[in-house]
Amino acid sequence: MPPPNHHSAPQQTYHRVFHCNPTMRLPQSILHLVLVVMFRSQGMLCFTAQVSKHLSRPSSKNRWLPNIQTRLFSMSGDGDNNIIPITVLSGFLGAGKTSLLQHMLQENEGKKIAVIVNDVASVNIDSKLVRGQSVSADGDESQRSDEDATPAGIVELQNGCACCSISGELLSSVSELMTLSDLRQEDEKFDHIVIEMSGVAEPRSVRNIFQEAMMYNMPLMDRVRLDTLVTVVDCSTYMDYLKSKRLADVEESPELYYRNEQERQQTEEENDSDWMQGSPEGSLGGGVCDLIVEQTEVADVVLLNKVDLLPGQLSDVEELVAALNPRAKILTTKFGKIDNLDEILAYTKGQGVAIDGVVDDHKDFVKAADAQNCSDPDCTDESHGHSHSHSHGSHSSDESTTCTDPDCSDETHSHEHSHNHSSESTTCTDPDCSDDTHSHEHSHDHSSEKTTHAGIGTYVYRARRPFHPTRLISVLQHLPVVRGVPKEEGQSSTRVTNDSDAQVFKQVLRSKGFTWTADSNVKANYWSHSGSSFELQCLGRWWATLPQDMWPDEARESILSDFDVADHNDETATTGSNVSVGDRRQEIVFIGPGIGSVDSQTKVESVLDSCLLNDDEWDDFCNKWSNEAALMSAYENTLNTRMLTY
Ligand SMILES: Nc1nc2c(ncn2[C@@H]2O[C@H](COP(=O)(O)OP(=O)(O)OP(=O)(O)O)[C@@H](O)[C@H]2O)c(=O)[nH]1
Repeated sequence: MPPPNHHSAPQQTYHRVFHCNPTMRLPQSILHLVLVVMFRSQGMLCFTAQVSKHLSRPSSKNRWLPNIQTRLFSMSGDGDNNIIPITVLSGFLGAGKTSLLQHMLQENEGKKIAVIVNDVASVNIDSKLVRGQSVSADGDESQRSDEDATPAGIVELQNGCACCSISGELLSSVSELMTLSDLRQEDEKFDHIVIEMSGVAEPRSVRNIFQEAMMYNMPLMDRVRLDTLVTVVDCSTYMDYLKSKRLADVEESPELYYRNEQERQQTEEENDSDWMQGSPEGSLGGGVCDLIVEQTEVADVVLLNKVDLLPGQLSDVEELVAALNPRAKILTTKFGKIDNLDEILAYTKGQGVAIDGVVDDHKDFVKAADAQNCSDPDCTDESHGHSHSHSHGSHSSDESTTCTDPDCSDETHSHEHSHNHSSESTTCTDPDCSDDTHSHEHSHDHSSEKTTHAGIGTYVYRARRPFHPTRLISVLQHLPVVRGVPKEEGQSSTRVTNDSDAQVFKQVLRSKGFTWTADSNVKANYWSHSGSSFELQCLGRWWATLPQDMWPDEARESILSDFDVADHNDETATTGSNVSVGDRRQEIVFIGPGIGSVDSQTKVESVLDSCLLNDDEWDDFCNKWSNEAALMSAYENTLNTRMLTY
């Protein structure tokens, strides 16, 4: 697979790429430390992601820290003209970010746009282009007389990535622009800031930088807001890159790291610079696919650029992008020429993904996927999800509709005990129920099944029992991943046997979501797989393990929506007839070609079901319910788990 467009000339035009390492970012580590210390002092461990979720989503249901709250409210909406909205342009190398920026400056519609241009290379070619300079291959610069396309203000950020190694400089660059603006006449002050990130930047990290700045009450955040995250996608290479197992490795793919041979040699000589030290031996830790998936997922607007070079059907790319990010607005362009700048400048009015967190990204995704469920009662299209679910015990607002009408005479509703009437499974939580047609083990909802015309489908697997780690690993080995899943075989008794069904996982391009593994009854994990990499991240504790008076008031409703029963009590959870598990759950989204078909979903479901603890194991697990050490030794988990700091 050649690198995109003009960068493909072998040995001559290299670009530097690395997968950004969030641990390199100092403020975040400090935040992490503060939170861990804070919660340890109250007898709690690793809780950061749950906290950050509520720090980072104040505008909807989770209004926890009033200072951030007030700021976000004061910044949102059209009302405050003094707040300058920031648009961030992300997108893989060569996708067309600079072309878009040049177009925006050219067609500025009278807007005073200031820009920050980040380039990981030591020579910031993009900023020179944006300044209106032409740059020849040998590095000579000559000034173009293109006054209209010159930005109102420009700051160059080079020699590192602004989302990690030089992240501190991102905010100081914004500050610098604000100072510049202050020095200008009233009618010349900036009204927009656009940041062009390097092609290897992870937008989540950029979002974190601004959220942290807000949390630390940086005065700068009274004057600017991160508003719209735009990802530019090169349509002509997108599908190939997503399937690529390519690792961003400097030895194997120098063209992904350097613009040319001279730059490669120069950088190798200066290789003691910090930003290259992100991971060992110059391998920068991730696949190209992971980066492209993240850039797509964390966007308010996805710009499908280079439609003129598209080898296949535009609808295929559109549908894949929509499957990865159902919330984003999708635009198509050539050379970044969008018709209306308002589609990306201050587009979200402060209500976009910039105020979300990782957990919210997931929840919103699941909600959007569920919303795709067809609600037409007369529809006979089998590829649509037509499930309806009623649950009198589950308080999951996203998953089910609860019948609360005491006069309801609809026989399909149960008014005696809790059922989930989704199309392919019936879940009952009544311990006394003896109806064999009901499932009494866990709950699945097929309401989010959907296959697009390009064959990209999504499926949300749900269950309320933990996975046996060894069996889970034997299934994960069927994902098309080359990183993150241990290779060991495990004992045959603990392996999943239906290998042919497990082949379905080879189709999965992306999977992600909450997962509960039997080695812990406390740890909430986040399953994240994209393309060729798999990772388990620790989000913190399940809310059920904390007394309710420690939950943030504003988040109570949202937390309870993930509970199996509202009156869950962890102390008595597995005693007597009370077998509720709180918010512990499997809620994993699968995306890939063919995944929307009933056949694929049945296979995914049955294979993952076989990884759940069986009845004997579950009894054993319940006996060890509050004994983490015993669970850890009984259900050893060899998957590496990284602490998710946001
Ligand atoms: N054919 C075609 N070429 C395009 C289009 N958009 C951009 N290009 C070309 O693709 C190349 C890369 O575009 P840039 O705008 O520099 O891409 P970028 O995302 O800023 O690239 P990096 O700075 O390397 O991350 C340039 O030669 C552009 O002229 C398009 O829609 N069609």
